[in-house]
Amino acid sequence: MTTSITIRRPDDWHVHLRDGAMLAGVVGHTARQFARAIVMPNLTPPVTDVASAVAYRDRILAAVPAGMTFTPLLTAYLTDRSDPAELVRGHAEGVFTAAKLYPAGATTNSDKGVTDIRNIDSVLEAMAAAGMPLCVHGEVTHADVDVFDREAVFIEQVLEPLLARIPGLRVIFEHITTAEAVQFVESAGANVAATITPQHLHINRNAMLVGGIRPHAYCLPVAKRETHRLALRKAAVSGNPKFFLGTDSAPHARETKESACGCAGIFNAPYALESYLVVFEQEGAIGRFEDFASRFGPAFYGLAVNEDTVTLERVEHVVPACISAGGAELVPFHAGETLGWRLV
Ligand SMILES: NC(=O)N[C@@H](CC(=O)O)C(=O)O
Ligand SMILES: [Zn+2]
Ligand SMILES: [Zn+2]
Repeated sequence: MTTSITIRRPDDWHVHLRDGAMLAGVVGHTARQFARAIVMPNLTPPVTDVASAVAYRDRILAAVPAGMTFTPLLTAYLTDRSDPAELVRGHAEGVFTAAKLYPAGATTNSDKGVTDIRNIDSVLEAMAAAGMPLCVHGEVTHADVDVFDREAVFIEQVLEPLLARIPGLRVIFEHITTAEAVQFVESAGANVAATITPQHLHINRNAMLVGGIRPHAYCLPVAKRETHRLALRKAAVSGNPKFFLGTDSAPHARETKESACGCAGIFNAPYALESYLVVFEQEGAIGRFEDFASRFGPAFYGLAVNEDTVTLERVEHVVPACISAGGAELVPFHAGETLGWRLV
């Protein structure tokens, strides 16, 4: 039986590091596991221009605990009024690795997002011409679309037409949750990829709703039926380079999740690699873990792989019920559960 595994140091291609005290409390968890991360721009106010991105990058770097090396890769929050020249300049200057599409109202801090994708066609055309990738929260927001159908409907109503209009655009369909998204990404061109979170590989919607409502299993896009989880697991371990690691670690203070109107987001950063590795082992695919965690993401983003390595050992350990960060209490993914792997 394999007792340890050493792989090139992975990167996280979708994470929320927040700001201020919360940033200081969570960034070390990500930096311990990952060399680089695509950092989401959904702050208040959102990161929409080069100057605010440079300032945010400086705050992130200042918050990284001493002795850790970590490179934040910033993204620009798209709005109806995004300026194509500003985004392309930010990309050329190495400030913006990508731009992020939040359909307005889809998720946490998305109210300044895009109300109709057609409003930003000129921005997306400029991005395609510059080779700047688009990260997508892929859900429609119309009140008449069921929350469990919002991703599948987004493919039909937004993503397919977008790629027909701008075929050269590089798109990362982030945190996919459905068999439809897997199928769409598999059949799309090489310019389309997807990230998959640990939670969507581990839980289906029962985890959230059976035996009582469990706010710490609630994130967006919401976990779907078991058939979708199985399709995601198959895609993640398939060795298809279009599917790679993106945790979507999204910390919210405990009381804001344990609430009559609880926030969406799962804080999985502290044990993300362990969580993914459990899935790869269960699927008999440990040999493909490094590709998913450390190679396919950089390849899609056109970046070099990391040269250093990390080692995970087979040791059972219990995930803490609670982790404090910046004065807040965070309930991590897998809280109270035993994981069979541990990052050394
Ligand atoms: N995933 C989530 O449920 N929440 C994210 C936003 C997002 O990625 O959609 C957050 O910022 O809290
Ligand atoms: Zn999202
Ligand atoms: Zn996210």
